[in-house]
Amino acid sequence: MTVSRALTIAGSDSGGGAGIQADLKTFQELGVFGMTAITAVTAQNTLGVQGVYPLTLEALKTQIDSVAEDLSPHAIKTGMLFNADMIRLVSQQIVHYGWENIIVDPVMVAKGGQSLLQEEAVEALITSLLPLAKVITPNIPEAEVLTGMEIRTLDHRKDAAKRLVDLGAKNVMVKGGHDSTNDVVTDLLYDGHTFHLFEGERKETKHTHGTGCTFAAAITAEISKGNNVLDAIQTAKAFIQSAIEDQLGFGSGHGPTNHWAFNKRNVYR
Ligand SMILES: Nc1ncnc2c1ncn2[C@@H]1O[C@H](COP(=O)(O)OP(=O)(O)O)[C@@H](O)[C@H]1O
Ligand SMILES: Cc1ncc(COP(=O)(O)O)c(N)n1
Repeated sequence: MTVSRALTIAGSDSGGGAGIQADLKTFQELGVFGMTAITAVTAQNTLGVQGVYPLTLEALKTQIDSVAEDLSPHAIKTGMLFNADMIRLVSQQIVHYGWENIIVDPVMVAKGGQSLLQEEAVEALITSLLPLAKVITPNIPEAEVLTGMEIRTLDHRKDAAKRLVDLGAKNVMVKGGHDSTNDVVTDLLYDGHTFHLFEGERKETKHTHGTGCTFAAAITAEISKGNNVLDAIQTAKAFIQSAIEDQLGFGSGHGPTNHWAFNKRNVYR
C-alpha cells in the first residue's frame, strides 16, 4: 500500500492553530504523511502576531530539496510565503521537480490584521505561482487584492474567479467566510467551465484562527490520495465545518479550530 504524502511550504504558528501546525494536524487526521518546508517562524497566539522571523532563501531551498530528492510528495500546499523572493524560489522548485498537484493558499494577513506577505510580493504571486496552481483558495479580501476588483456579491466572486482562471490557475475556490450577510457560508469553485457551490451553516464564533490553512490542507491531503478536486473540496468542507463547530475555546482572541473534530464525529456517529 502506498502511503500518501503531502508537503506544506508555509510559516510556523507558535499558537498551533494556523500555518505549518494546522497543515500537519490536518494531514495526520486525514491519514496523509505530512512534510514541511518552513518559510518563516512567527510568534503568534489568539490575540495576534508578536513577531515574524523569515528564514533565509537557502534554508527554504534546502528544505524543499531534501524532501523532493528522497520523499516524493504527492501534493504540495503553499501558505505564508512572506516575500517575492520566496515566491519566485518556490515557483522555480515546483517547475524543477515537475510537481503538478499544487494547492496555493494565498495567505496575506492574519485574522488579527497583521501582514504575513509583503505588499510588493503580490505581483510575484500572480505571475510566478498562480499559473502553477491546480487549486488556489483566496478568501474574499485576498481575491480582491489578486484581481484589483471590489467583491460584494456572489456574482462579483464569480467574475473574480474567472479572472484568476484567465491568469492561469486551473481551479479557483473563492471562500465565503468573510461574507457575513447570510447564515449559510457559501464557498465558490470555478473549474474553468462550471461554477460549484459548497454550503455550510455559518457558526457565530470568533474562533476561526487557521480556518483557511486547515481547509486548504484538507484539500491537499485529499488530492495527495488521488481524489479529484471536487471530491477533495467536498471532504475538506466537511472537515472545516466540524473543526469550527466543535469549539475548543482557547485564548482570549481568535482561537484555533478543532482539528480532530471530523474524525471524532465519524467515529461516534
Ligand atoms: N463562521 C463560519 N462558520 C462556518 N464556516 C466558516 C466560518 N468562517 C469560515 N468558514 C469556512 O472556513 C473556510 C475558510 O474560510 P474563510 O474565512 O473565507 O478563509 P480565511 O480563513 O482564509 O480567511 C471556508 O470553507 C469557509 O466557508
Ligand atoms: C503562519 C501563519 N500562516 C497563515 C496564517 C493565516 O491564518 P488563517 O488560516 O486564519 O487565515 C497565520 N495566521 N499564520
